[in-house]
Amino acid sequence: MPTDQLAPDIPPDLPTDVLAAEQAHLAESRAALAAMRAHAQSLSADAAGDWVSQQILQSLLDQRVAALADHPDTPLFFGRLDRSAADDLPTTIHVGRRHVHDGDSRPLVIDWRAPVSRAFYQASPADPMDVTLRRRFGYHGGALTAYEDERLDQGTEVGPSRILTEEIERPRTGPMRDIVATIQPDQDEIVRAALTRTVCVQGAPGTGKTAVGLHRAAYLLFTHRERLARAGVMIVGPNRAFLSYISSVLPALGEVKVDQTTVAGLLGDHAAPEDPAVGAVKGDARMAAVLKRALWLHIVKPEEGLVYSKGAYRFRVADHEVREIVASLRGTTRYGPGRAALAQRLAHLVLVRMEQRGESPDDRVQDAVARSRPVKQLVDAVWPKLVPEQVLYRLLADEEFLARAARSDLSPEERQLLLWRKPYRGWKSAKWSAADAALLDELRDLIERTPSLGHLVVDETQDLSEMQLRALGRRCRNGSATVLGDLAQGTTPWSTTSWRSVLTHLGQDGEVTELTLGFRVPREVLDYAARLLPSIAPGLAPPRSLRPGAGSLSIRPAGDLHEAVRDALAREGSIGVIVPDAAVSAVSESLSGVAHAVLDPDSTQEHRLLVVPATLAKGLEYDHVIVMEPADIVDAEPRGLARLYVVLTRAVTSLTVLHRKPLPPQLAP
Ligand SMILES: Nc1ncnc2c1ncn2[C@@H]1O[C@H](COP(=O)(O)OP(=O)(O)OP(=O)(O)O)[C@@H](O)[C@H]1O
Repeated sequence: MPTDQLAPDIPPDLPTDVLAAEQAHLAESRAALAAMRAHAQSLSADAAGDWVSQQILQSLLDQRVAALADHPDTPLFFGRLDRSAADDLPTTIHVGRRHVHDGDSRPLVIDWRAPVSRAFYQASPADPMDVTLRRRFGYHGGALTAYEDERLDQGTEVGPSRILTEEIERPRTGPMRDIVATIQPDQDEIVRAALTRTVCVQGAPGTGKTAVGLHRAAYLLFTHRERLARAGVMIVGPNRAFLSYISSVLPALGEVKVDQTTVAGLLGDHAAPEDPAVGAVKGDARMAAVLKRALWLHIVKPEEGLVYSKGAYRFRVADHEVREIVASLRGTTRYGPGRAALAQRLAHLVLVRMEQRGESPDDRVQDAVARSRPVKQLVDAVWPKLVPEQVLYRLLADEEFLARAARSDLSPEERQLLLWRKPYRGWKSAKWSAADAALLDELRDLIERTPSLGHLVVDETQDLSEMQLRALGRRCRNGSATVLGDLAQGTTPWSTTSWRSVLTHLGQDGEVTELTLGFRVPREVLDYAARLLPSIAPGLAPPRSLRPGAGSLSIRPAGDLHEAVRDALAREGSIGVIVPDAAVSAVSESLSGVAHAVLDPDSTQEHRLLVVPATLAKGLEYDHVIVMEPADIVDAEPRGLARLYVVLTRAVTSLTVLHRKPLPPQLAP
């Protein structure tokens, strides 16, 4: 399509008043979006035949109207490409969060996820991808106030984008925002990876892993709308405070139907306290074989046959025949369907006996026999109905049973660790730990198949146990995954040291890629935190930061919290006072004269000044971070140094470290 048809007010040879022309295009696009919304509102669900169809159609129409909302603070487009490609696509396109077209179906804004928009993120002077000009727009409030051009056809490298720099430098307030306007080429490669590919991203703090995972979900939903609407896409994050922090990114990109949850939300919110050493054994993938044996050990060798009475007749199935059926089903089906199959196979033999006697029973008779009392009794005795809790209870309470199920997979010491010191009275009153939740999920899947989603995005994956990875893996076994994490930020006793092994336990044949450029943490702060790396993840290269941030680090021995808070409040942006978990209430009390909130797992962190327990800081960021007493953060848990690394890398603008105790040697001056 020629340029003048696409945007008559922007001739291809830039007008003198470029800004005014682009502002006019924005106004035209806004009006067109309003018309699209008005049209959607005018559609009626009455056309649908029955009441139920009307309700469904109405809800679809409502969704469509909501998706067409124009948020005045969110720019409708943020970029423009002038193209020289000899294809049938427009030569000038404006790239934005969604498609907008006018009454004649002329595209005014093209979705950032459309294939033609790819060049906006990927084109460079070395490979212009048929783009002659790339323009980035700057906004203030909702108004288009600036633009920046790169002539890609002239083969010269351009300097850093001021608009990108401003976006990265902007103070953080409230929840995480989307990054569609400034996705970087290496991030874009991951975002646009094919649905069939599982991608595993290792990235230092602030390299945009979370942002990339969310944008990949949005991209896949756009590109495979129907398939994924059916199969589903899910985001799994470390805790609810984190989910709340990321919760508005996908809706801002028009994607409202993505489940965002935690591993606990997915597997069951069990949290009985447990010794980490016990949790580590329970999280080990060797438990899978133990659980499988434990379940199948419940099948009892049939000693008796079946007698089915009908009128004056008795139909018999001999004990050896029952044994043969059980043996043939064992190991070839899941436990639950195996029970149903046993009933059907027994009923079938009864039917054969009926036929031998000259009857001609049909399928309905077979079903009735399968449901009859003698068949049910036999099946219950031989192949008992079980729930996961029953099996796990027996395993953790019964030493002899555990030994039979574990065989040589677990050492005697490991078996001792697994057994409850004080067993519960029964499986219904048992209190389960977080590690048990993954074991119960494994058993559930051995009994009935877990349905698979179309795509799973897993954040902070380095913290998951092998058994938790297996649980997530079965939820994407017919789909793919985006696996995000940082080996240096592993804080659980079972944190992984290898992405290959993560992919193996997830059951995905994926590729590992790395993001290396940090967008959050100022260089000075990142270099300081990276002094911990040789101790916590020796194989990893030190991270690099895009942000110089001179003067961003302040280490204050015997420094005063009130003074640090006062300094931070005098500046723009959010403030996180990150403290050892045990000190949260004391610190909050000592700040009683200053308006603040304490971050808890369920909070929406709306307050500008937050006291943050160290164990909840993962994945979050604040403009100004004040870290209190690093030595206590390190001492509080086995992987305390990694926790400290996480905590020190939450700052966007400034990091102040207050300490009375000596700093860990790696951080000593
Ligand atoms: N291309 C980009 N343009 C602008 N901002 C970006 C870009 N990539 C990332 N950011 C910003 O950098 C910050 C860090 O991103 P994000 O939280 O996704 O990093 P992460 O790798 O998940 O960090 P961590 O491992 O510490 O949790 C966020 O504020 C995000 O919006």
